[in-house]
Amino acid sequence: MRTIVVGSRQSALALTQTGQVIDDLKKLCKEHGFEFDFEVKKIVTKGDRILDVTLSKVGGKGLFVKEIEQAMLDGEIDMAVHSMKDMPSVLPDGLINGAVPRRVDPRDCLITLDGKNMDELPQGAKVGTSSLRRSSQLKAYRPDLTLEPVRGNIDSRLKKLETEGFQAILLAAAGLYRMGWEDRITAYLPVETCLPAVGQGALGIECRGDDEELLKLLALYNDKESELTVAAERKFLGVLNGGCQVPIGAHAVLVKATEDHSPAGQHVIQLTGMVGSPDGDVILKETMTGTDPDKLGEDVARKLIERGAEAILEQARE
Ligand SMILES: NCc1[nH]cc(CCC(=O)O)c1CC(=O)O
Repeated sequence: MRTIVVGSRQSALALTQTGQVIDDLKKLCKEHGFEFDFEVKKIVTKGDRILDVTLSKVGGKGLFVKEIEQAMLDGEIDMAVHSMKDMPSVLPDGLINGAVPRRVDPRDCLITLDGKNMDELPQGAKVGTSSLRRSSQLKAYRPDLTLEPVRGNIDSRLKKLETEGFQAILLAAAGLYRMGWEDRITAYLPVETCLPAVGQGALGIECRGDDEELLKLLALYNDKESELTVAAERKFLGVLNGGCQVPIGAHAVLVKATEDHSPAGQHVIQLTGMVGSPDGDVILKETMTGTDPDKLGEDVARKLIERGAEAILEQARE
C-alpha cells in the first residue's frame, strides 16, 4: 500500500477541494484496484502570508503554488489540487498536470444582502472586488458603480460584505459551490457581461511527471471536455503573458462538430477571449472555433493582439 501525500494550502477552500478530490480518487481506487492511501500535508504559501496586501502589488503570479511545487520536486508531497485559475500557465520542469476533473460552473456571481441583482443595484452602489478582470467588465456594464477592493478568503470576503458597507461583492460561483455556500449566491453574471477568469471553476491535479502509478489513476479521473476547454483558455492566457492580475478573461465550451462542418465525433471548441482596460473604457473580445485547443488559444490571442491588446495590457501592468 502506497501513501500518496497530498499538499494543500490551509485555506478552507483549499482543504475542502483537496478532501473532495481525495474522496473521488479513493472511489476510483476501489473500482479499479489501485492500492493507494491518501494523506494531507498542509503548506503555507507566500500568497497566504501576505493576504492583507493587494495581490497585484506583490506580483500575483504563482504566489500560491511555488512552495507546493518545491515540496513536490523534493519528494515531500506527491500531489496537489489547485484551482486552475491560480496555476501559472507554465509548470516547472519535472511536474505535470495529471488530470482536470469535471469542471463546475465557471461564472462569477453577485452576492447582496438585500437580494438585488446587478441591474437593481442603486446608482453609485459600492461593490467589492479585487479582480481587475471583474472590475473592468463591470465598469463597462455599469459605469456608475463604485468598485472597491475586497481581499481575503471567501469567508472573510462574505463577512466584509456585512461589516464594510458593500452593497454587493463579486465572487466565483465555483468556490461557493465547493464550500456548500451556494445559497449565498444572489445572481449569476452572464458570461456575455463578465467573462470568467481562465480556468475558473476547474481544478488541476499536479504531480511529478515520472510518477507513473499515480498518473494511471489520474488519467481515469480526467474529464476530456474540461481538459480541452481549459487548455484552450490557458494557451490564450499564456500567449498574452498575463497572470490573474490583468484584465483578461476567457471562456471555452465544446460545440457540436456539425456546427463547424468538422467530421462527426471530432471535438470542436469555441473560445471567447477578452482583454479590457482597467477603467472598462475598452473591452476587446473575440470568439473563434477550432479542434486543437493550443492553436485555438493562440489564434484568439493573436487576433486580440492585432487589435491592440498589448497596449491595453501594458497600461494595466503599470
Ligand atoms: N482568486 C482566488 C480564487 N481561486 C479560486 C477560487 C474559486 C473559484 C475557482 O475554483 O475557480 C477563488 C475565489 C474567487 O475568485 O472568488
